[in-house]
Amino acid sequence: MSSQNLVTVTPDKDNDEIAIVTMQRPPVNSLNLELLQALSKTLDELSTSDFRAMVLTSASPTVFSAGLDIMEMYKPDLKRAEQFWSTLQDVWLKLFESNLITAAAINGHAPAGGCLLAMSCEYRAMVSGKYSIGLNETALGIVAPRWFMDCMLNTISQREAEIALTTGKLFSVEEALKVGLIDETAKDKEDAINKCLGFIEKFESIPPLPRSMTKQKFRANGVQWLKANKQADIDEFVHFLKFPQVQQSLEMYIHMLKSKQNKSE
Ligand SMILES: CCCCCC/C=C\CC(=O)SCCNC(=O)CCNC(=O)[C@H](O)C(C)(C)COP(=O)(O)OP(=O)(O)OC[C@H]1O[C@@H](n2cnc3c(N)ncnc32)[C@H](O)[C@@H]1OP(=O)(O)O
Repeated sequence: MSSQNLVTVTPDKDNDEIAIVTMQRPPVNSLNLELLQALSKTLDELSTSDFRAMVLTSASPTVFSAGLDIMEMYKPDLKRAEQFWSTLQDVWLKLFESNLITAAAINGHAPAGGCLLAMSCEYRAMVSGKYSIGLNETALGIVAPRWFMDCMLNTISQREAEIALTTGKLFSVEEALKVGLIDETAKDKEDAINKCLGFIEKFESIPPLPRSMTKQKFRANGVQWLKANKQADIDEFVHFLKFPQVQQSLEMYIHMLKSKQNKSE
């Protein structure tokens, strides 16, 4: 089963009830509208399939996901920006509330929206190395929406989350392990997937319905807020994009990313 070529779904080689879901939008899996639509469609397909668990990972050797595609926010077409944000909301709701057991094999950097995807899963194994993970929005001059914060609060303590978000902190793998942003480190992608499979195994003898209902009750707060405020959240996003200071910050950030590349050439 696949949803376009941006996301592939393959059964685990030893257990066909476990889906390995791979994002593949080179070079860095930045989440543009099309990748989000592919993820949304994949999550719909998985929810009605025989799969009982999924491991989310990336085809890139060094990046899980670079987060939202900044080009979707820089001088945007406002209609597309609305659709983009609404699809991101849907992906988050579908992944965060999924009936499936969800785990992320984080095989590289996972800033901002990449961190959100990983935190939406129930378990995170991250490959050791010079990678980083976190919600760095404030460092870019933008503000993470409330449901990003709720998602982080489901993962680490309120104090750690507040400091991390206000400082735009990107955690090293070791730091992420220490605060509980990730659950395990892994030596490579295969090892990260195996560690996720180990987590999934814990539910072998647990009936799926009470399991998923219990998970959803734990996660209800953030979900209920977004469901009740979906349009207001979209309007706020689009409104925010119109601020000249926001556009200026995004422009500077894009230049920084491009000049970083020129420097290393
Ligand atoms: C206005 C309201 C806001 C509401 C709240 C928004 C909520 C969430 C915001 C986000 O998710 S914003 C995105 C935040 N992401 C980042 O800060 C990560 C930026 N990228 C990086 O730090 C690095 O690319 C990397 C992920 C560490 C990988 O480094 P690497 O050296 O492997 O690759 P690069 O050379 O840097 O990049 C390759 C290529 O990709 C382009 N690119 C990188 N990230 C993005 C991105 N997020 N969106 C769009 N494009 C991205 C980068 O510019 C290079 O492009 P080219 O120069 O090759 O054209």
